[in-house]
Amino acid sequence: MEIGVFTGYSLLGTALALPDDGQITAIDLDIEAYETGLPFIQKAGVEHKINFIQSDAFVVLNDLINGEEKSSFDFIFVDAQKEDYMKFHEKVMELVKIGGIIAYDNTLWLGSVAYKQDEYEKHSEMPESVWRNRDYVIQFNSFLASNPQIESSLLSIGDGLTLCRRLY
Ligand SMILES: C[S@@+](CC[C@H](N)C(=O)[O-])C[C@H]1O[C@@H](n2cnc3c(N)ncnc32)[C@H](O)[C@@H]1O
Repeated sequence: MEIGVFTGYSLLGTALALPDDGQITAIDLDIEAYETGLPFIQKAGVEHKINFIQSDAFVVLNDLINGEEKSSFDFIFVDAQKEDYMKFHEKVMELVKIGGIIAYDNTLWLGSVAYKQDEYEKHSEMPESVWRNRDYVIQFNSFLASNPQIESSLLSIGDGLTLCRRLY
């Protein structure tokens, strides 16, 4: 599953990595962005692996949880609003298999998670919006690191990618 698709750049990467009968549930509110990238997905010959749903992801997640889909996903990539990551975690933990992986993008938040709160002046190149959400990302990272239900690792690639394995 992918939550937050935009034009499908990361979705295309996942679809290419999957075997021919692999399936991805891809959710985004913005169908125009998805349709902009769709010709590239088609050209790569992987459209048949993707079930795109235009919706608020929480609606789809609740439907899947109330249906027959609990503990059925191998891999869930979350790349939507950072302030919603905690709420997403609660939902996706119900949907991923025991032993399955949840990946969260942008967990280094442009490196701002490593700065001290009083260093804002020193890093004035950071947009105010990044600085504003920094505390939230720090709290989320701490929550994951101390959560006994998962084993996790924050990879310092791109803007930071946290991989979590569901243990129980
Ligand atoms: C950073 S972009 C995704 C980028 C994409 N994963 C990639 O790496 O190529 C975030 C996307 O999340 C979508 N989004 C944000 N909140 C959402 C929600 N609650 N439900 C569905 N989509 C959401 C936005 O519409 C936006 O397209």
